[in-house]
Amino acid sequence: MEINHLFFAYDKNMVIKDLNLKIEKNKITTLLGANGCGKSTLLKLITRVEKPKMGFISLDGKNIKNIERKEFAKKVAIVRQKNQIAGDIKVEELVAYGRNPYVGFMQKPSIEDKNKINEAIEVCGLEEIRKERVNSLSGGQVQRAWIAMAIAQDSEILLLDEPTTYLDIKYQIEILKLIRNLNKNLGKTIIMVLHDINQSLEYSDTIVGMMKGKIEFQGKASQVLTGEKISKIYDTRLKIIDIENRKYVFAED
Ligand SMILES: Nc1ncnc2c1ncn2[C@@H]1O[C@H](COP(=O)(O)OP(=O)(O)OP(=O)(O)O)[C@@H](O)[C@H]1O
Repeated sequence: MEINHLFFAYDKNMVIKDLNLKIEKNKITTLLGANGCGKSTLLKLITRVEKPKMGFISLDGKNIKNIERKEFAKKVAIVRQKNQIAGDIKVEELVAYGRNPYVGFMQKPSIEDKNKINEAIEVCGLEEIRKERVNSLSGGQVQRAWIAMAIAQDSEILLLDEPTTYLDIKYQIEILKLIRNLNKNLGKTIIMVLHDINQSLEYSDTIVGMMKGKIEFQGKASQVLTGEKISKIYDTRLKIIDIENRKYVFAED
């Protein structure tokens, strides 16, 4: 995916300003940046919820605005920050929504659709609760159910906007490991927004630092993050320390 000279504004508030970015296939890319720098807006532009004022986003050389709706859904899936479902539905029913781009109007799901739904349920460890109501689950289980829906969509690219927010550390790690497995085992290209810098260092191939609607830096997680760079994008004094060959971010004293 390539993002070229992208501009976007809410009314007169210019939120994305000449943003350029290349996202590598089959890698995990994490967007970091301060509150309000435009991360969620960028995901909205990538998923066509919002339209660029200028510039364009291309996928395999094609401007995404020219890709037919169902075709686009087969290429890009998203798990949003706040997901909402209509009604009191079961986990397996929610996951089945992921097959909508593949099932024709008034058609029944095919064997392949059912297999994909079962696969997604299995990958996300939801077999035992597939008949439970989504409204009755814990935060971590709900998040896994939404990720399973996105997996059933069987897209090449999976976007996740703060997938671990509101979860305790056990579920955070569970979700991040699941995301890593989706990348390694199913070859998904992952683009996610995280607020925990230490977790982003551990679970990403590439880190993208955003600041005021632009890309400030991009590179390998292990190489690109320095105290100076990370302090700049969060406008606060941070340092990076190596402990047992792993990098950690701390506040400066
Ligand atoms: N629907 C909207 N209408 C008007 N302004 C908006 C809307 N959504 C976001 N904004 C503004 O656009 C800017 C970027 O918001 P965005 O949600 O993309 O940032 P973010 O980096 O995802 O922030 P956070 O880390 O807090 O989730 C902010 O100034 C925000 O107030």
